[in-house]
Amino acid sequence: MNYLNETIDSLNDKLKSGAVSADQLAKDTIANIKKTDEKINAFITVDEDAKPAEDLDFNNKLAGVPIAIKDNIITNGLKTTAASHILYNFEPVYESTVVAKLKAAQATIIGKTNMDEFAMGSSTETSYFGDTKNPWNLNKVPGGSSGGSAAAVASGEVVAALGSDTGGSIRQPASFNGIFGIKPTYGRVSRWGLIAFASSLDQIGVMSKRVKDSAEVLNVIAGADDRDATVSEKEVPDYTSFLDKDVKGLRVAVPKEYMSDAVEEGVRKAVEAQIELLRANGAIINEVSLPHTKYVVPTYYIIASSEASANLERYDGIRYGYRAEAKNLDEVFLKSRSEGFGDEVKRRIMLGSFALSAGAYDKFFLQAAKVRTLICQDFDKIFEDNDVIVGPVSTETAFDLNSEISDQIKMYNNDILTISANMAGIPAASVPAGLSETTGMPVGFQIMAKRFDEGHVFQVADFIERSNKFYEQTPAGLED
Ligand SMILES: NC(=O)C[C@H](N)C(=O)O
Repeated sequence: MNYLNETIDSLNDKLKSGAVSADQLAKDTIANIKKTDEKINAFITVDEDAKPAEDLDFNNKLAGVPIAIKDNIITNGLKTTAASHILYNFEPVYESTVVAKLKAAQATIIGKTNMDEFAMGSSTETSYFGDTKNPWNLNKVPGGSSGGSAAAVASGEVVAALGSDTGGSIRQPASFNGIFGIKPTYGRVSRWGLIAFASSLDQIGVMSKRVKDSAEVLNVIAGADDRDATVSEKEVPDYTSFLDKDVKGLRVAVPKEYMSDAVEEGVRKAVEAQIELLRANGAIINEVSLPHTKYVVPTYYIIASSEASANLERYDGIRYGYRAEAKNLDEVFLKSRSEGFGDEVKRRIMLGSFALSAGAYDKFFLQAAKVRTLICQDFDKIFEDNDVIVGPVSTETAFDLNSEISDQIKMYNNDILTISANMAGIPAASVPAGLSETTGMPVGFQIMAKRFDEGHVFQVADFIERSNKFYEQTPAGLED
């Protein structure tokens, strides 16, 4: 079964009418993943025994629908590695809240997708389990860190997948693969069972080819959870109620810093075309400024690495995961961590430990925390007179495999347009804007809104999807 021309609604119809059984759907999905993954390596683990829930109730839109999960989200009894050697054999004995909610809605969990190790990266090239390839061009990266989820959706292996986004990890791969991806408001979706990278920034979200599919999955996974005190008790609206609307009178802010010369021409043109589309349909376009944009990359990498250095202390070779051969206890810690973590993870642990150390704390961590407040204030100010902020997701389209991974500064700078939404905790999405005239690869259009205003994000994304119909295009890299 390939999902390129399916939606959750079309699958629900087929299952309801008996045109296909949920058992058969799971089997066909696994067979297709195995075939497609020979080319793209989107999955770390496929659950060969995946079975639909019993007594399916097709009033649940997700009943019997196979869904893929990023491999940093805990799945009870199904290997969860965060794409790291240090967790290469880790089989959790509990369930993450999002997966428990998907199972309660009777979705079939089909497997775990590839990613950058512990979500640290923007190309899925830091995975211990090999690179994922971009279905639009197999010589290009799928982006990251949720590159496996994005490639799985873009190639039609699944209709929807969960990802996580700390500094752009859902939106950037969604943009590189020509699909939709949404990072909800910080506190909208429980992080219980998400393997922590930077706890004040991490958020679980959804990736799918079509906007409505993500709205339907978010309906299921959002909402309060006793196990995560950072999740809001706010009622979860029906996100599909924001679809099929026009954009007349909508106040749309375009930050001038997001349309600078640093943005590749093909990306800028595709993004400008969507802005013109909104204008032509009655939206009010306002040029605005996010003056602290030039500080977001260093601020993010100090905060995220500091939190990571503390969160990753738990991997000690004793309790779970990889344990190196050693002569004494000190050596167990030292060798397990040295051999278990990859270079990028070690780099961030060292950077973060330094930023938190006695002599450096005030100058780095504290300073970064203060700048973060200024970044948040930039957004609050714009949202006083605007409903959404739009612009590109990334300064470029998917780049060649092995072309940027050894240049950390370049890799980090690539995140400049996505990181701020995490620092401000606001919802943000990427919706396809077409193919770049210069590279022929997909371009993503970013939409951000106030905290807990996913509604406006869905409204604009759905409007753009209906207008440019990018979903009619199929990824060229998979043709034989
Ligand atoms: N995790 C993310 O959201 C991706 C970001 N590029 C990082 O490496 O931190």
